[in-house]
Amino acid sequence: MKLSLANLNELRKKVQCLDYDVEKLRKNSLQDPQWVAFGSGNIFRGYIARVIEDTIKYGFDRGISVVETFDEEIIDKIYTPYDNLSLSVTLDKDGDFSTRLICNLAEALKLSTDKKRIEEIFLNKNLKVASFTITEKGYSLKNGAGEYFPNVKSDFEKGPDFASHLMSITTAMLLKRYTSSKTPLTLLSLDNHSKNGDKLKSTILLIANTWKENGFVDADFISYLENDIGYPNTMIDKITPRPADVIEKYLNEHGIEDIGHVVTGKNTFIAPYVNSETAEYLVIEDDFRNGSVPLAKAGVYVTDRKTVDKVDTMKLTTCLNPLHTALAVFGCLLGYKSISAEMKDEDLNKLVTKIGYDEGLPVVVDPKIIEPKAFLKEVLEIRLPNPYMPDTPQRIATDTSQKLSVRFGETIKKYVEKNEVQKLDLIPLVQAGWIRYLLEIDDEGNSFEMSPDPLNETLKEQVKNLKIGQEDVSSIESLLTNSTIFGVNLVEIGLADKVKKYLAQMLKGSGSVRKTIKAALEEK
Ligand SMILES: NC(=O)c1ccc[n+]([C@@H]2O[C@H](COP(=O)([O-])OP(=O)(O)OC[C@H]3O[C@@H](n4cnc5c(N)ncnc54)[C@H](O)[C@@H]3O)[C@@H](O)[C@H]2O)c1
Ligand SMILES: O=P(O)(O)OC[C@@H](O)[C@@H](O)[C@H](O)[C@H](O)CO
Repeated sequence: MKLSLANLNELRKKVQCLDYDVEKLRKNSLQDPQWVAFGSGNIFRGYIARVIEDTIKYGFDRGISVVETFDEEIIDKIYTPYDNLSLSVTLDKDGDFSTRLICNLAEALKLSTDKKRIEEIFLNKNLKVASFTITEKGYSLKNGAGEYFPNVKSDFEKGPDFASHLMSITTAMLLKRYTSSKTPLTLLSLDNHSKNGDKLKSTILLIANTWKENGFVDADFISYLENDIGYPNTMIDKITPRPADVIEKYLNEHGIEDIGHVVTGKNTFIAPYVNSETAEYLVIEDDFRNGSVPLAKAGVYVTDRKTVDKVDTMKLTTCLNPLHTALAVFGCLLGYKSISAEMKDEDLNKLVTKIGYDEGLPVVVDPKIIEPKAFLKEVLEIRLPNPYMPDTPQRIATDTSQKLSVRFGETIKKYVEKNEVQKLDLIPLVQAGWIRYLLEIDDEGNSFEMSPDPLNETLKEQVKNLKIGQEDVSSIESLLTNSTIFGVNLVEIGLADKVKKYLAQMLKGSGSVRKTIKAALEEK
């Protein structure tokens, strides 16, 4: 059976789904859109869409208008042919899989062809939320050298009517809304940035202020953005790997056909189904400006800003994502293709356990709504070792240059504040591991291809003088001063020598990455 609206009744007999009138909900959503979502990738299809669909039980009778501005192939290959239906398969640690059919994606729009419709949605006074699941780099206006991207420069000069970067497009849409009705709105960032709402707000305001200087907008528009638009901070957590063939086979065995994954030209790995773990945490600051959606009833923590920031610090900067990045970098270097297999490796398991308990946890403030030690224990003992999760170090290594500053930089800053930065050993080991990874040669001397990263070419240039078998690492001094990448200037704060020491050890020859990890763990 194909995944299509024509088969809805049959599909409903095979998998879990909410009992509601899909046609009516979609029709209402097209006439009166209340939630627009930018970014149509895996976490959105598998998690966010499901949570919003769950709110239907509590009175939110709208679906979602999905907009893709970056990788439109996703819409052509994964949305349109399947009537915008999505299958979310969760995989628990004992191998119990559960499948939910998600039907609330009312329309799937592409910037290139649907700009008028996107404008229309922003003009709707009842629009409550515009959400973003667009990866960390989706918010970046500058390249690694700190210069504005050419399209951003052009957006600044040509103004709102010619906006091309998603952040400028969003600002331009807000201008339309301001001009037509001045109705408030909530912009909800659901990406892995620390204080992601603040980041979104400052980016939108930077664009708007530049437009003001260039005569495209007035001061009242800036006040509107500051006072009438909400930018809640959020924390989102549900490990969602790329689609795996084993899940496709599982669904085929349950009678659902023709759901193969694609890898788009822009390197998005996506399928009509999404596979993810059962654990999930979504925490949102209560700052909804044009009416709220009953998210709390659907299991979302809706709370104050301080609590969100504490939970976010716990997950993103200490108890989950730094461990992920450590496993990503060393997994690629040690030839691993699976996170759960890495957790069976005594050295890597010990490494992430010590990063979590010894270097991360001591600087975490308890957010109260989720207990940090219990969260870390669940990550280390249940979530990462889950043998049914098809997660890979290669996925997590994607865009590492954009993530290091948040995942390690925030913790380092806390140690700097306490004047205790020399207590850190394993975080510098991971930073050295990442630089070693940039050589694209694994610990056995075989070449491998780095995961995509917007800075790959610049970074390759910066490590071009490093050679396996040669312990001179002086050429990376300037990279270590880059606080955009590391969150801090490692030379200034006194961690650079440790990173260089580990890197030199890792460059000795075959097997020296493993030896360096073992030696660092023994010293700790
Ligand atoms: N996958 C997870 O486990 C997970 C868990 C928690 C949070 N997140 C957050 O969600 C983000 C997306 O993860 P995913 O697994 O859905 O990734 P994905 O690759 O499946 O989808 C990424 C989406 O972002 C869009 N995008 C990428 N670069 C963009 C750009 N420069 N401008 C505009 N849009 C852009 C893509 O077109 C696509 O719609 C992550 O980067 C992270 O911040 C992911
Ligand atoms: O999604 P990214 O690219 O920011 O990071 C890769 C993973 O660390 C991340 O997706 C985790 O799986 C997620 O943050 C868990 O909630």
